Amino acid sequence: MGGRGRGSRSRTQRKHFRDGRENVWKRPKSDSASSDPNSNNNSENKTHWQPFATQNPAFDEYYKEQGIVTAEEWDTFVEALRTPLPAAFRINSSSQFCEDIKSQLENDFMNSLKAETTDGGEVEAIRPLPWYPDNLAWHSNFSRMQLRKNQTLERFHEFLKLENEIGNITRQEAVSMVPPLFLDVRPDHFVFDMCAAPGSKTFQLLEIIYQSTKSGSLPDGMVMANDLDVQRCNLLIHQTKRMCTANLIVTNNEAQHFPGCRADKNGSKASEMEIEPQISQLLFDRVLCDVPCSGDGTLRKAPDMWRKWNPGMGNGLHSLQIQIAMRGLSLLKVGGRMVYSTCSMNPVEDEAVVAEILRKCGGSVELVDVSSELPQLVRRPGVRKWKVRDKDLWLASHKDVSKFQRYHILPSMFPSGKSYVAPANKDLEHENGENAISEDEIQPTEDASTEDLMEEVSDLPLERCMRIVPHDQNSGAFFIAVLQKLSPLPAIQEKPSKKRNLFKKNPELQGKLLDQVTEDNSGLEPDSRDVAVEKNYEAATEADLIVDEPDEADMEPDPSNISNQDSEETKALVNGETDSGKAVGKRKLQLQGKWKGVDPVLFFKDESIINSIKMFYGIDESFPFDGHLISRNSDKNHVKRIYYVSKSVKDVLGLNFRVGQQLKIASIGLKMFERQTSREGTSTPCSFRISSEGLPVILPHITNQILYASSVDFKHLLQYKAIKFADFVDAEFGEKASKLMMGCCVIVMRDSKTMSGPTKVDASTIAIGCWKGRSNLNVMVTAIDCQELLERLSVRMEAEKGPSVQENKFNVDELQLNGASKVEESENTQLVADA
Ligand SMILES: C[S@@+](CC[C@H](N)C(=O)[O-])C[C@H]1O[C@@H](n2cnc3c(N)ncnc32)[C@H](O)[C@@H]1O
Repeated sequence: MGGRGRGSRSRTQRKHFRDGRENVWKRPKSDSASSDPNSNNNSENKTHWQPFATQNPAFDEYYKEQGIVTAEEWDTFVEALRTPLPAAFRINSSSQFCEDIKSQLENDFMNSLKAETTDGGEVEAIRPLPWYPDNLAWHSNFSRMQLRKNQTLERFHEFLKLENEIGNITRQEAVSMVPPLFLDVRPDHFVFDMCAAPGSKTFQLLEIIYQSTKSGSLPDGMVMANDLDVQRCNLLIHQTKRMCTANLIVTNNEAQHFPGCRADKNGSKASEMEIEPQISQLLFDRVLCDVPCSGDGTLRKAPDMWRKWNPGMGNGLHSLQIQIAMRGLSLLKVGGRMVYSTCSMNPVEDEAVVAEILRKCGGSVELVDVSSELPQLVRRPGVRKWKVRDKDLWLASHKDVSKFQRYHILPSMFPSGKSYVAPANKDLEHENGENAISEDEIQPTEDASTEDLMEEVSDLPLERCMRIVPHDQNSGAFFIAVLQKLSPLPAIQEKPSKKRNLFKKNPELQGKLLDQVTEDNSGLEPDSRDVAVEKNYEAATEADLIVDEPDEADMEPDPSNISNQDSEETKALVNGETDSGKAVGKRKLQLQGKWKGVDPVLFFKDESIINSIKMFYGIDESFPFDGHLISRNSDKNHVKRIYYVSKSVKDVLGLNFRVGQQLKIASIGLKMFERQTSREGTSTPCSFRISSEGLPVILPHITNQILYASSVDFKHLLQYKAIKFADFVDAEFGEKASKLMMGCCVIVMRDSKTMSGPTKVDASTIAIGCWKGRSNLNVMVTAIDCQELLERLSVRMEAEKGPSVQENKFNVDELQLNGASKVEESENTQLVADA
């Protein structure tokens, strides 16, 4: 099994993936130097930008044969692939500025960018994507390069950058927005995003979960976003932080081995948990299976791929893609939907994978016909016939595969999925000579010969799959299949000889697998035969995979890969995980080592701190704290951040404790409170301030330390960051501010609705966290957030154009007259910097 271990394969995949995503329409320096054998002047080469060669004969030969586009449209197809991809972006529907941004695009940028339209036969410079609901997604007629280089586009580019950073928009390839739309997600759904980094689809899923949720309340559903790659997981955390959500868990597990998390009814409660878990098994209503792939659908964005592309890339990922998809289906509730997607056009990674999972699931999973959904999205039906290429050979059927190719060219890669194992080759399959041909393997009547190339056609309804090609709507390429689980999955065919063979060499592994199977069955409902079958299936799947990948050493994470977030807490805790109960002791012992170096996830229960927070901010009892607060540090004297989780996330976490912390949690919940570290901070009655991310959630429940400022004073605060009490335009506000308790406070902007005193906080409420010092108020919001708020407020005022605008309009002179500009260096510079 050397070289096929878990670690080596994962590392190769990661490298391949990273390589595959490198940027873009610029040739690397080393490349340009080496491409010119006559050149001995490196510096000269560095100054000359050269576009990538956008052709690859192997690519042409492969795709001409696959028939995903007709011979007549071939030239248009490749021409589109050679043209840089226009930028697209999505407005965050749960942002409080969603409508403002939409209107800015429609009324300002659509007009001001008109003169810039020439490329790709497009009429408008920017336009909403017709198939995306509510004009929330936009196509721009400019590539990323044009946006960066073109002076006249500077304002638009700055707008995109700022709003993207804040989280009001997400820059995302148009076709990549499609899979979540076909998932039919509702706000109460538990959604699993199996391969989620860098997280643009996770963000989209969260937006959908939040749709129609009232401000100040949290949706009932949640998203579990997972990725194997630690660095990419950090990107995912960074991306989704912009969403400020308490309904997200980010995990760092292998998707194909993702834990089933079934609570054992008889097991004692984990010591960490006095909280009874509300769910006993982790199953999802929706699964997004956006698997690692060769990525040739992104050629327009990553033209370096022209040079790298070869058919082996897709062949090499096929097996993993099936394993991940099967795991996704086993974690899907009966009645639930899973979307399988790739950004590859290759049928071996697309239709062949879908066909194989349909065969494995034997009627328990249906490929859904979604042709009536999103009718304005131009797509093509999936193909039912294709060929497999191995190096220089075309293979139409597994019959054509020589015995030397059988390790990497699998029956499932072909349209029929049939295996033809000639008796002479059996010993190749199983060294010990045991007969291990599974039931679906068919003995050929005669040996396959090259003249015998019979074109195979799948008998499955693969035309229900969708392929988006670049020249249909000036986009990238994508493949999408929608699957519905109709009943529990059938038991998988085991491969006893293979396992027995391995067990002979490794008896410990056999013990482990048996433990695994026993454990997987121990939580079964005694009267549920179907569920038992499903669990056998799942256990077998895991077992198969372990047999395939026994490299246990690689299960230890590399300490250098520890997430940056909370790293100081991590270091203190590497050896201090809390125990979660004897009932799961054995498994726990095995698993503990796995998550070494990852911050523990603990329910935060320090009553004295919780009470001080409640008292200081006057948080009413309607806001649930119990079981919703999390820390990543078991030493309660050193907890720096307290995170808030929704009820759904709390339930999953409760279950995870009960099953011995099988989930490797990289990030969870919303940062709600942060410990004050400055000198002044430690002298306040409450040592925790409210973080900007957490403020919108807790805002409706705060009754102390909250003041309403006029829009003029509010904007002055954003502009100057610190204002003396005496310098506020509204002297009464300054007086009230001076009477607040020292420490964190919340300033809400009064608008026409809140002019006459506090009213109910709603989605339109604008508020910021401040620090009440000895003589002034200091803003505790990052510079970029201040900039964004000022920008939004001024755009709003421009749009309103009423008499009140003049009255409220931000006026620096007025501020200077009032002396605010002379505010001395903040007493709490450190606090502001912390924020
Ligand atoms: C196509 S990308 C996902 C893109 C993502 N869904 C998005 O929209 O931003 C595939 C991801 O799978 C991850 N990956 C590769 N092998 C994996 C595995 N065995 N388990 C989980 N994730 C894996 C890669 O790190 C990569 O981030």
